[in-house]
Amino acid sequence: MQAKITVTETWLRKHRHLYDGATRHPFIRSIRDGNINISAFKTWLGQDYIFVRAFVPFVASVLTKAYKGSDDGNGDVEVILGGVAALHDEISWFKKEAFKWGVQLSSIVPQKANQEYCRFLESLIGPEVEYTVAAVAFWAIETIYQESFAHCLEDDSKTPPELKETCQRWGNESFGEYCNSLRNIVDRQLEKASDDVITKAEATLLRVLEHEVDFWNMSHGRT
Ligand SMILES: Cc1ncc(CN)c(N)n1
Repeated sequence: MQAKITVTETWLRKHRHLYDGATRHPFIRSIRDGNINISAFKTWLGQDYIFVRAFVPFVASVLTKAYKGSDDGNGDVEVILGGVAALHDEISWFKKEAFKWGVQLSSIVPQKANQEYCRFLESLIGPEVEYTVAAVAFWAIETIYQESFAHCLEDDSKTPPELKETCQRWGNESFGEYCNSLRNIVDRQLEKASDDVITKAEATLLRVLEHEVDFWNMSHGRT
């Protein structure tokens, strides 16, 4: 018997070009090929620290929506809570890494692409945004980083040794499993969602992909 094609699978096939644009961006390719410009890396580091701080209240809002809106017994709350805990570690890691690279986090000003992305996250926090829609954004945001950085760890990659730890942070297998759990949550929600919510959720996925590309462009000095 053939496995049923999930909604996320349909979307990833339909939007493959945009998805690959986000997960195989020239910034990521430059890490993988070993010719990353270190000042671009430092820009990314400082800007991403600001992004992650704004990501925390968004993820907390997804957690609240999961508590209120998902069926009992599926474990959504535990999976998302794991994400919140990982963000705590992530913030400490950014501080440590910034110190290592001589990046002054207190003086970083968010660039336009980052401001717009953070504003987009804020727009998804309110109770009028359905759990399914917010969960799709959450899944996509985490998965794009997972796939991007895992690409830099493949056997034939020439990632500089000093950037391996960064790539491991998101490219490791257990982060991959966590992203799969988020995807299962999303597909379960989408199975029972109305057409209206499915349409909104797909549009949200596209917005995330665009923001991620803009974020890499910004880091790469293309804005
Ligand atoms: C821009 C961006 N996108 C995703 C992630 C993964 N949490 C991140 N840290 N920054």
